Amino acid sequence: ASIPENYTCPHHLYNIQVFSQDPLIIYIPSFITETEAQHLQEISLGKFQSSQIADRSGKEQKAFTRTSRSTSLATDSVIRCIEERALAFQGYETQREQLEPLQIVEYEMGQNYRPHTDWFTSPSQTTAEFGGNRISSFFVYVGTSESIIGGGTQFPFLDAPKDERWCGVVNCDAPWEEGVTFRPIARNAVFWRNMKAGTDSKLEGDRRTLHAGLPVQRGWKLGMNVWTREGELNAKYRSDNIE
Ligand SMILES: O=C(O)CCC(=O)C(=O)O
Ligand SMILES: [Fe+2]
Repeated sequence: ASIPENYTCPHHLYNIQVFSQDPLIIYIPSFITETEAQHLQEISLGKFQSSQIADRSGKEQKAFTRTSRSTSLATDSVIRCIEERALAFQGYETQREQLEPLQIVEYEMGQNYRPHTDWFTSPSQTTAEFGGNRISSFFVYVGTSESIIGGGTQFPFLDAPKDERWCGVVNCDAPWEEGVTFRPIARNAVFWRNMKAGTDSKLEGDRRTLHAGLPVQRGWKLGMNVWTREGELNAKYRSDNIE
């Protein structure tokens, strides 16, 4: 058959893109709207505490490896909408009980989060109460100062993309040994799977998902973590039970 007259190749409406197949990493432009970003900023204002991380015993400690400040969000209709979006993205099998409360992270000048994985190695952090380990992460750039320098999210074990069309969202000036650094672009998000099938197809943490929040060298950055557990979290750890 001949080509239809006046045919032009349409651009599909979806705008997400696979960045890496294995580990699975998907880039999501405009994951949240301007209105949502504003709301997130407003409700987290004045609530920040020095970010805690869990030590080997599972005890929360003020971390020197994480100088940013963070807060977990109670649910409201906007938060609920973002939670539903994050669930729907992962296919409809993921239940809302698997979601941790959304966590807003604030970086001021000089602050950073050293290389880490979002999945835990300590069994005390992955008990049934917590729904096991974190199967996936979204890191959402909620907002930045206008002329931010630094503050990218670096994945040192990933290969730099070969196609330069990624250079809009990835820092292509970084040396290749440094892996991949996503730029902090407001409202965009990076999604990745933290766990892969290991021996006898049991899920295990994927070391290649190691990443860091690079120091903000100028300006500020507000980010958001959306973490999904393997199973349901005990009600007391969910967003409907936060003050
Ligand atoms: O700030 C970033 O770019 C990444 C933050 C992060 O990885 C986290 O909070 O777990
Ligand atoms: Fe992280």
